[in-house]
Amino acid sequence: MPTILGQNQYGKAENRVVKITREGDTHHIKDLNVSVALSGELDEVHYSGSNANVLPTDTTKNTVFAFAKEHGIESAEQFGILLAQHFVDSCEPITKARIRVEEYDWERIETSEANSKFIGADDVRHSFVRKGAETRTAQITYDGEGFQVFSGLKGLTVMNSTNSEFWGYIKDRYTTLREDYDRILATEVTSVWRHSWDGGDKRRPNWEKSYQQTKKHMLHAFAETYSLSLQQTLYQMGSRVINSRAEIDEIRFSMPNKHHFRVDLEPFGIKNETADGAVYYAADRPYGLIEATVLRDGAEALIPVDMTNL
Ligand SMILES: O=c1[nH]c(=O)c2[nH]c(=O)[nH]c2[nH]1
Repeated sequence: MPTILGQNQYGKAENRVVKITREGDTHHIKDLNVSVALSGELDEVHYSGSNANVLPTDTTKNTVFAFAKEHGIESAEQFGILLAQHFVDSCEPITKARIRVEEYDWERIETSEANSKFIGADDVRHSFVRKGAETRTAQITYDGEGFQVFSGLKGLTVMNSTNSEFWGYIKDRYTTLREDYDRILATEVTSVWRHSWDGGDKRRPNWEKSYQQTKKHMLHAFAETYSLSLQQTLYQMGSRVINSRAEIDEIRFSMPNKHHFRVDLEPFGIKNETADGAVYYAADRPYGLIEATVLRDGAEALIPVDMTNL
């Protein structure tokens, strides 16, 4: 044989597993990206195509989701240890397993202005913002006479682990989507808002305070809206900003629906019910893309439809 096989490994990479744990109305998230790489007595599959020693990568993926439900995700390390041990101990030809984990951290959106130690009845306990600052944006134009100031943000990722439904939509011969009465709602907000100040007599806004408050109203409206669609949530976020911030006349959003599909674990005899705290598959594409402008009544729509170059 003129060639020989060198190092080899295989497995399912980037399993996006999200585990919601419910403690009454208080929810907790673990959000991981888990990659499995197995090696062992795998010469034959390369040389002759015999799959006799191959545990399918599809099975390694299912194991990740099933383990998340059965054992929970205590930590990235503990979850990785469980998986690595499982593959090597339960599958004879597999002699080595490498589990790589990326963990995405989420912070609670605190909706109560009061000391968060005293959780009020209307405090939301299922709304999260992904850690890591969003990117703040601004575009200023001046034509010698007046200014136009757009402020904005992108990369603000938020999630509600309940209080979201989607049903009652059009159904045609191509519809397969099942109506959902308790789903995860997650999106990465891109938004641009226009200040009414144009350099004239109006008071110049305090840009820092205006940004912080706008973001706060956006987050609170996201957390507090019981959502029947992402479109409805978007409109609530926009109106909250317009109604709370006198200096802003127009706001536009571009919000991808970051789908989280509840994993079917029935084939493994595991129930994955929402009410018990379920395991979800975070899909990255395709995604629904919901975009709209919210205006103060009587204001002109001046923010471009396509905000990518702002
Ligand atoms: O909030 C949603 N709005 C939609 O328009 C839509 N379409 C879809 O398939 N899922 C969803 N969710």
